[in-house]
Amino acid sequence: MNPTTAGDVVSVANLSKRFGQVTAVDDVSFTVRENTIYGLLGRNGAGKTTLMQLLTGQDFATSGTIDVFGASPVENAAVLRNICFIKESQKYPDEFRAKHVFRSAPWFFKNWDAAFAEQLIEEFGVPLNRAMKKLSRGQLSAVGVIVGLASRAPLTFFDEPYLGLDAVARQIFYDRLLSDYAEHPRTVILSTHLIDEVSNLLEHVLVIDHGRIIIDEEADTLRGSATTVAGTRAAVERFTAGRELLHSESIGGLASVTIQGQLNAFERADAAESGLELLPVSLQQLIVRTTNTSAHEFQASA
Ligand SMILES: Nc1ncnc2c1ncn2[C@@H]1O[C@H](COP(=O)(O)OP(=O)(O)OP(=O)(O)O)[C@@H](O)[C@H]1O
Repeated sequence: MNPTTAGDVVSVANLSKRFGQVTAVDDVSFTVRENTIYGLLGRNGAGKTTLMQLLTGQDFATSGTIDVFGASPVENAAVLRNICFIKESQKYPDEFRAKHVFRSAPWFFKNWDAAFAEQLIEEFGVPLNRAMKKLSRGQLSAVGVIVGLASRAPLTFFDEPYLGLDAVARQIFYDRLLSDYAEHPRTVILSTHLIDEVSNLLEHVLVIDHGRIIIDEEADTLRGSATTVAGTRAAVERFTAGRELLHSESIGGLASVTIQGQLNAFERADAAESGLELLPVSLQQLIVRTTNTSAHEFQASA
């Protein structure tokens, strides 16, 4: 079992979930700190939604243990009242209009801030009197995002909450999340494919690949953990020889290679003398490259 230390809100040990032949979550162990924004990232079918369903007590594990606020979340009202789970395919009662969602939210969330919700309703332009089933895809996502933000639940999950949201609305979401989080710290676990957009929000990154957690790292550490070296093929090959390569591509006599690990001042000077360009690697590039290639090796060195 993963040791639960003070300040952890979630502790997962050897957790697996199988659906027949499919192992959606494969023997994962990790902890989640309180008052931190996590990114749960991974390719389609990697296991993100399944993991969130398990952490929010909406599904049963095949094996392993889940501890949320000190207990199993399954059918545990005391735990669930501290959790808000915003998912892409939220179901509402047939007769529900948007206003009914916001009116009923305070029954479920003790920290519900009605004034904040009203501000967000205005900013996202949600038509309160329209039936939920008649809302556009983006308006439906906006309702979820507003509930997720205004609930101020100590543990909030957003599972790809932006479907249909335009760029302006997504930016409002990110901005309000960050400013409200600064005033009301809580734990947020955000699953998204738009890594570049949320990169600055994330404090900790969990990357899941084929059901396994392959990266569990502070976002700042990850950001500085790889460099792309570009220049003539011969110079790039000499400079990167013996290093762990995350990615390489070449056209004619030019090459660009992404290497794992930080460069020291001597190496940087050497690169400059060799006419090589050193480029930072974004979180998105890093994750695309590690989930494309030898992710398991990467974790070992990270
Ligand atoms: N009820 C189910 N029955 C069978 N297989 C399932 C079930 N739910 C999920 N899976 C499979 O488990 C794997 C993980 O699915 P999951 O929805 O957790 O992925 P995801 O990372 O959320 O993907 P996406 O980014 O596409 O939403 C996939 O291979 C999926 O097909």
